[in-house]
Amino acid sequence: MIEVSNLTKRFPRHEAVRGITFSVAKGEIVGFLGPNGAGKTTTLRMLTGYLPPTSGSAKVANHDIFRESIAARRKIGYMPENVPLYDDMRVREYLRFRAELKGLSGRDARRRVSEVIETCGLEAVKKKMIRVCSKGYRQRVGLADALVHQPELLILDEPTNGLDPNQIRQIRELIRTLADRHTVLVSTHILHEVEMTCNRVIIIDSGKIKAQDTPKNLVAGMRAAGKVHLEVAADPQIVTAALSRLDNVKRVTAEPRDDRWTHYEVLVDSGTDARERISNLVAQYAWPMRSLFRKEATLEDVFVELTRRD
Ligand SMILES: Nc1ncnc2c1ncn2[C@@H]1O[C@H](COP(=O)(O)OP(=O)(O)OP(=O)(O)O)[C@@H](O)[C@H]1O
Repeated sequence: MIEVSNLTKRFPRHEAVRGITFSVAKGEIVGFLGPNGAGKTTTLRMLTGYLPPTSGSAKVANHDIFRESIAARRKIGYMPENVPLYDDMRVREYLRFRAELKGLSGRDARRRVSEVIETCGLEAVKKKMIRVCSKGYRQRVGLADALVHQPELLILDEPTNGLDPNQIRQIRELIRTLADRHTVLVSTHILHEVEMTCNRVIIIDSGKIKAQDTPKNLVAGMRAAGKVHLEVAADPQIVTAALSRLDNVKRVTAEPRDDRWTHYEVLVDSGTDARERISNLVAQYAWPMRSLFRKEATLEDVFVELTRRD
């Protein structure tokens, strides 16, 4: 559905996207992740034909997005980062206007507008002025707009940006239901969401692709995968030194807790479980301990590992 090859965008003073190559198959939901300024929006704007690339190529549904721009754009529903809406139009009127701009007319336009109003849960606000709609509803209007011409591919740039947790959940559910019938490329900062909705993840940083795989494989392939957490009441310096000497322990971080307790985060090599050795160590010194558990690495750990600057 999407084929990107060696795509580059150079602005006068900055190379925002540096020769990226990736593809998205029909029916996939792919999360496009990266820190602020990584080049996500620039890439999505090139894919949707709003920004010409400096070099490289991109195809959507086998149409070159630059040479056959109109044919390619017909296949795409794009929801930009800050959905530009006409505040002085009513929701239904706006969607009707957008449908007509996208080539629908008469009965077809009316039918599709009614359908997307239903799909996106806009029934309650369809006659309201966009100006008075909450941020959550405005995002849904943006999504309804992206869907109105029944595109095969949905490209969503931070669709949950600025929403409260309830609204985030609602939009997430909506995207999940859309995925039954569409291929989706979605950029977001909310990694937990990606783990729940996406089959595959592309991580971009400083304009380059750092990783692309399923969330599960990315987490499994992390160098330092596991973390063990424990709370012990003893001299933190002694405890830290003793923990650090154990096999497979990469790093120990201590943080004071209430009263005499200290919380330790122990980073261990991937595929190892240090809990038994830690518990033996604690028993050997007879340190009081009130918790010991292992936390599996998450996509957030992978993201931080691949994109941190320190
Ligand atoms: N029109 C432009 N002219 C010059 N530089 C630009 C332009 N658009 C983007 N940039 C720069 O390109 C880099 C990538 O920006 P982009 O908006 O693609 O990042 P992003 O990954 O979408 O970030 P965010 O998560 O903050 O939205 C940034 O350093 C940005 O300042």
